[in-house]
Amino acid sequence: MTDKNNVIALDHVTKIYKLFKNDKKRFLATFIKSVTYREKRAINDVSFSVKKGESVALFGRNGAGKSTILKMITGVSFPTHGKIHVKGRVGALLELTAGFDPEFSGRENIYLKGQLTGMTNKEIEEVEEDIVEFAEIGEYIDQPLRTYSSGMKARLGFAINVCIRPDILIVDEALSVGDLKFQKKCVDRIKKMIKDYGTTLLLVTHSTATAKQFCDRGIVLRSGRVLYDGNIKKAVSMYNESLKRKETTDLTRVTSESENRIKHPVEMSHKQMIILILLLTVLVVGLGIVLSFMRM
Ligand SMILES: Nc1ncnc2c1ncn2[C@@H]1O[C@H](COP(=O)(O)OP(=O)(O)OP(=O)(O)O)[C@@H](O)[C@H]1O
Repeated sequence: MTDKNNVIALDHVTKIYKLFKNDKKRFLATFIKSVTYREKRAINDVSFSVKKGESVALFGRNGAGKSTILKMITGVSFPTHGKIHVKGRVGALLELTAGFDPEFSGRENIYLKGQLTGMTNKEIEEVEEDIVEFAEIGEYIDQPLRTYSSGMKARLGFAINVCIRPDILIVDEALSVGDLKFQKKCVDRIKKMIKDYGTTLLLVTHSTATAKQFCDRGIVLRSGRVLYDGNIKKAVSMYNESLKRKETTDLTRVTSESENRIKHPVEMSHKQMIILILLLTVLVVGLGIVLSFMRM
């Protein structure tokens, strides 16, 4: 990161998804390089940086690439080309219930999520009661998560992410958690984090009013590229304009494999990884048995 005030920096980032004809092909691609696939360039040579304490809104029509960028910043996904630098602890209000264990109680899940973000047990202990109080799920906090309603799970997810005192808060349309009273509490909390702790905010929303409420800067994406980056008012009007315009570019342009083959290895899912490990184990055990027979 060249500027030391930057906490997020995207440097010529491109994300290409591989589109396989079916799951069988996707699985085979793990082992066989020649399996055919098409490509979707979801993010195309995007560069921008965000300074500590800045609040930035990310706009774009459906499929413009907003979630893909957020996923790469939170480390859930990786760029195909280019680099992403992130400095500090990230609180992500994306899939609020991701990473929860349904058999663990709410309280145990607080520790699970906290540890996943790299916090020590002592640090989690310090914010535990704040989280319990913010989530407002009463005595259910000590019950297994599988007994929670989806709203309760989302509230706990929200509470954890805002109470762990993140340096960077990433919000993707997550301000509609719970009832109106809870929503107001969430908005107030985020404002307090920005004002009192200098938290950096990256907000994805289709509500331009919400964006104006929090952000001074807006980035408008179009077909995976940055269309505008600057003042929030101008960004909002650019975004509104882009909504009126009939999209002429093909948002889901897919290039043929021969045109544009990705050089780095196929990303494996957990399931594929387990099957691969099992196959290797069977192979090693089989070889061991054959060798021991040969020695006899
Ligand atoms: N895992 C994936 N595999 C293949 N294509 C994908 C994948 N995830 C996203 N895409 C494609 O990448 C493009 C960008 O998707 P993304 O979810 O980032 O858009 P978005 O701006 O967040 O849209 P929305 O406002 O609808 O949430 C879309 O065309 C989408 O179909």
